[in-house]
Amino acid sequence: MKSDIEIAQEAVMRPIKEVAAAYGIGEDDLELYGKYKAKLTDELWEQVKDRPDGKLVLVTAINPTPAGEGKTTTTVGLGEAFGKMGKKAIIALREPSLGPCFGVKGGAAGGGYAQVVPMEDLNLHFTGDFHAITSANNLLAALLDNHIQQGNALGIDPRQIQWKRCVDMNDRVLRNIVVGLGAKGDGMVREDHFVITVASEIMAILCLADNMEDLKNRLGKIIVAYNFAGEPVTAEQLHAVGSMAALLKDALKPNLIQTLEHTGALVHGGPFANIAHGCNSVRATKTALKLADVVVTEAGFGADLGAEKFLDIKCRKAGLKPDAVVLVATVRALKYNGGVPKDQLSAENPEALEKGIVNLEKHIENLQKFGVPVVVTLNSFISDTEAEYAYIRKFCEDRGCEFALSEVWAKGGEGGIALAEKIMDTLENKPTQYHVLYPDEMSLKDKINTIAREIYGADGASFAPAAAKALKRIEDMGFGNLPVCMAKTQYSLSDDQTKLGRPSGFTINVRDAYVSAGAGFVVALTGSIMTMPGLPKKPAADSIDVDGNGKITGLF
Ligand SMILES: Nc1ncnc2c1ncn2[C@@H]1O[C@H](COP(=O)(O)OP(=O)(O)O)[C@@H](O)[C@H]1O
Ligand SMILES: O=COP(=O)(O)O
Ligand SMILES: [Mg+2]
Repeated sequence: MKSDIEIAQEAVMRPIKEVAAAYGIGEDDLELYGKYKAKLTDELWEQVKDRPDGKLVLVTAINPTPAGEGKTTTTVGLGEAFGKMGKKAIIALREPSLGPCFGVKGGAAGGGYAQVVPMEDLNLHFTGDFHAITSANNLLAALLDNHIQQGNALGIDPRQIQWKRCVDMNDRVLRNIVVGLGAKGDGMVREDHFVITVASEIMAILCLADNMEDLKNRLGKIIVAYNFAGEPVTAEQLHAVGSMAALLKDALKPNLIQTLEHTGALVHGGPFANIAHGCNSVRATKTALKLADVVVTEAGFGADLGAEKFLDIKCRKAGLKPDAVVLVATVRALKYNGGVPKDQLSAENPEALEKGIVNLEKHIENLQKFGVPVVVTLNSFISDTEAEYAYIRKFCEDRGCEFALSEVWAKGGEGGIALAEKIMDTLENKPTQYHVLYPDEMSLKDKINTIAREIYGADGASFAPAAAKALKRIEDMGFGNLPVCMAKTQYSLSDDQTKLGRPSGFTINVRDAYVSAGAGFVVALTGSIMTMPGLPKKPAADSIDVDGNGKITGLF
């Protein structure tokens, strides 16, 4: 089998104008970024906003191995399968971060014959949105420190600064730094921190904002620090809104590219689901729903993270109503959850499969709590065996859960027909009863406890003194009605990445919390989760190169 990048580079893409035309998007509604990428104009939304919505299908997964289990691949393959079936389908994805691309996980354009192209562009600079987000984030940081340097009229307490700098790279040495060293004119010395761009509140705001007016309103609400009286200081008070919005003017527009089989793909925003809310933008999703009969979108990592945040944050805040959820499982991840080391996952191991399948069981139960019909798919790997398929299929069918095998990685759309047919049947015969997991008016601690107990299977949550104090201040400021965005490891249902399968008898330990007032959610930091990842011993960067003709190699 060729590598992902070899398949992608051999692809014969259609001019993006032709791909757009298939959805009724005229050239005047495209802002071209070369021949194969384009942004959608604001005017397009005005033209389509009153149309009826298509069906919305979310793709999620069980708790993954470090490589990921194929949500993006399945999303792309489903878009291609629906295309082959003559359905008007479009997919909505997040944009990859440079962090994992040069780190452990690699790119996020899907894989095999279920990829979006041009994959090198998508995995690297794409249309510049992440650079714009990074610049807006760091402009706010610069304005904050400059305000302190210029006399600190707002009385900002340098010990209570919440805003962090960001960079789209895995760079552990930036987690905790000291700024302002040098002479008096070099600024006030203080502890500072970097997060990875996908964890920036600017990213979340871009993904949740409806339009420029909403974006600016949200940017203004960002709490950057507290003053000596303990009162919040906002980006509005630093007069930062206009300049940040100017930097984000183009980033706010969704990007259109295509799959290997020319299905339209809206790619916009890219928050991770372990340290952020893990969903692509509301703008892209809502636009897709106006352009197609079926929209397939994805949310990051396992259903305990991306799907829970898609259902409890994105859909709640944007008024979206998902019609079905596809739960991706893989033999390798089930064995990983059954205790098999990641370098032995190709070997058949029925005992580990039987031990690890409880993770799939828990995610099926969890998704059913949101009232959305669930279809389980097994993302087929070359190393899988018929016996393993049969066992997993029977496990699902014994629980009355729809199941279909997916071979989109190896076969593209053709490999997704069985799954697509199962989804169409579900869409036609099982109306969604979507509802959120907890009401707005529930207290923040009770929201966290509800997620811990219902989704993670914990006995409950414990709150470190800093977390309890922060949550009380957040409620006293009037943000108690916001949903909660849990920052937690993606490998375990618990906050301990070594507890795989379906752990029980554990507590979720909330070590701190802060309000993303612009994004409109409260972040609860659990266990040892970090918002600035590090590079592994052998980073993917070691194998990436470009030749004299500009041909890139080593991306995967
Ligand atoms: N069926 C498969 N066989 C082999 N590799 C696969 C398969 N499905 C996905 N992959 C690879 O696994 C990695 C993760 O896939 P991806 O779709 O990005 O997962 P996720 O979105 O869940 O993180 C990618 O490198 C992809 O090419
Ligand atoms: O936030 C993580 O996204 P993936 O699971 O698609 O890598
Ligand atoms: Mg993905």
